[in-house]
Order: sequence, then structure tokens, then C-alpha cells
Amino acid sequence: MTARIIDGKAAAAAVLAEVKARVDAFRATKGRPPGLAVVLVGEDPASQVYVRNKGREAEAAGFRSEQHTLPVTTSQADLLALVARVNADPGIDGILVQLPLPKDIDAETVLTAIDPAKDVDGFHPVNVGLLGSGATDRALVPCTPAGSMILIESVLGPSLAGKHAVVVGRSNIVGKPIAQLLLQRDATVTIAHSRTADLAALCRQADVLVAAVGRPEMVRGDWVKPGAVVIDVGINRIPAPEKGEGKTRLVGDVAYAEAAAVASAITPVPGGVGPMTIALLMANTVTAAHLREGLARPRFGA
Ligand SMILES: Nc1nc2c(c(=O)[nH]1)N[C@@H](CN(C=O)c1ccc(C(=O)N[C@@H](CCC(=O)O)C(=O)O)cc1)CN2
Ligand SMILES: [Mg+2]
Repeated sequence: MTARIIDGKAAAAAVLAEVKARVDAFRATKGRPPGLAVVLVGEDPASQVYVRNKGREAEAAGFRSEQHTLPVTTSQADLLALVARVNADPGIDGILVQLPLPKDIDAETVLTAIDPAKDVDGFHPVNVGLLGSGATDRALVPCTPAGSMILIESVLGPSLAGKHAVVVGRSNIVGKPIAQLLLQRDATVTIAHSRTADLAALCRQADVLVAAVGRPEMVRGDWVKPGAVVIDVGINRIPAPEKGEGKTRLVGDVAYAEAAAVASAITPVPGGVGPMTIALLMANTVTAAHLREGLARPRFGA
């Protein structure tokens, strides 16, 4: 079998087109665009690229877009003061603090300070709880998991009843929320991690295999059940001496060529889950704007 390649760039473009249409309608109704504030602390090069791309997509969508770039020496108190300011700004619907934060800042304290109604990353305990309790009408859902679900749905449809989903990775950002979303679609869900016994054998039972561990090409072809749908959330930069000295390339958590020979469908890296993250951030901002204004919740990627 050669797997169908799930095109995350095309799926992201479709979500962004829906976002744009929703923004036009929102602006016509409310007389203002949705507003998004993105906060970056420090100079991590990858984070700088992601934040720049978020600002670019926000402007393309027609948002009011703010970027706050703070030095790596910023104190937690100063960052919390900025969060309080954007919380209080009525024209800002979405607030995102780019992760990772510098080591002297406690991410949980900062994420918990964001107004849950503006928490477009879905990392605030209120949104984590709403997702866990199945309150899909009110929760803001983390972007990478929400985007991954759209890609899964593009292959398998909305119901995962009777399917076994194995999520490798238990992070708050990806593993745990995607497990909740799979459960809501009636999948039977197993969360596996570094302490799981015989991970390969467990993965071989998965109809839907989600890899989100941050270890380059850890999931091998013989871990994949024939015909499985493989979602690779990993983005790892590894040395690529074949491209020249000091060069690097991106790989996922899945050994792509091996897995693609066995799976029925698979996300590539790059071009799979990654592009969905920023598209879903834009969608979440539109959703937050609608909920804050008492409008019906829009649905994206349906
Ligand atoms: N506050 C947050 N911080 C972080 C998040 C997040 O969702 N919220 N996720 C990641 C980084 N991230 C967005 O912030 C992100 C990662 C990757 C991509 C993406 O499009 N990747 C491309 C490849 C990009 C490349 O060439 O380097 C792909 O996979 O095709 C977008 C957004 C951590 N921090
Ligand atoms: Mg990808």
C-alpha cells in the first residue's frame, strides 16, 4: 500500500478562506474586525518565524493585529502587566503568548492570567476543563489538536466509532487535548508515552496513530498497522550533511517513507499538521470574537 498524503497546506488554505468570509460578516455586523494580540518574549529563532507568520495571516484575514516583542530579560511581573492590558482592551478578542517562554518565567502562571474568553491557544485551565467536560459549544480548543482533527476527518469522516486511536505523547499542548477530541468523536483512545511498555506493539493496534513526542523518526514503519491513518505532529530539525556542511532538514516523529508504505493516509512534515496550527489560531480568534459578542459559534473545516 502507498499512503494518501494528507495535504495540510491545502486544508489550512481552506480554513483561512472560511476565516476571511467570517471576518467580513463579523465586521459588517459589529463595525469592527476581530482583534488578535501575539506576545513573544526573547529571540528564539523558530518562535520569531512562527510569530511573524501569525501576524501576517492575521493581517491577511483582516484582523486588528498586534505584536508585542519583549526582551529575554523581561520580568514575569512585566509580562503579567502586558497580559492584563490586553485582557482589558475591548477590541482584542484573542491573546497568544508564544511558547516556550524564557526559563525564569513560569508559563503556567502567565497562561492562567489570560482572560479565558480570549485564550485562543486553549491552554487556560478553564478551557482545558471545558474541553475535558465536552463543552464544545464554549471551549476554545488548542490549535494543533483542532487542526489535526480536521485532517483526520478529511480522511475518515466525522465519526471514529469503532476505531482505536493511539496518541503517543502526553503534553498539555497536543497529546492530552487531542485525546479528548478523539474521544468526543467516539474513538477508543489510548494515550502512550515514554514509560509505556512495548510501545511498538501498542501502536500496531492503532487505526489512527498520532505521534506527538518530539523525537525524530521514532515511530517506525513496522509500528504502523496496515491501512492506519498516521498523523505526525512532530517538527524536528536534524543535521542534513547530504545538503552541505551545517545544513539541516525537518523531520517528524514518524519515519515517513517507512510508514507511508504501510498506512492508508499520512501527514508529511513539513506541510502536514504544521500549517493547520496557524490557520486554527485565526479560526479560534474569529470564534472568540463571536462568543464575546454573543453571536452564534462558527464552525471551521466542517
Ligand atoms: N503559544 C503557542 N506556542 C507554540 C505553539 C502554539 O500552538 N501556541 N505551537 C508551536 C509552534 N507553532 C506555533 O506557534 C507552529 C509550529 C509549526 C508550524 C508550521 O507551520 N510548521 C511547518 C514547518 C515550518 C518550518 O519550516 O520550520 C510545517 O510543519 O509544515 C506552525 C506553527 C510551539 N509553540
Ligand atoms: Mg507538518
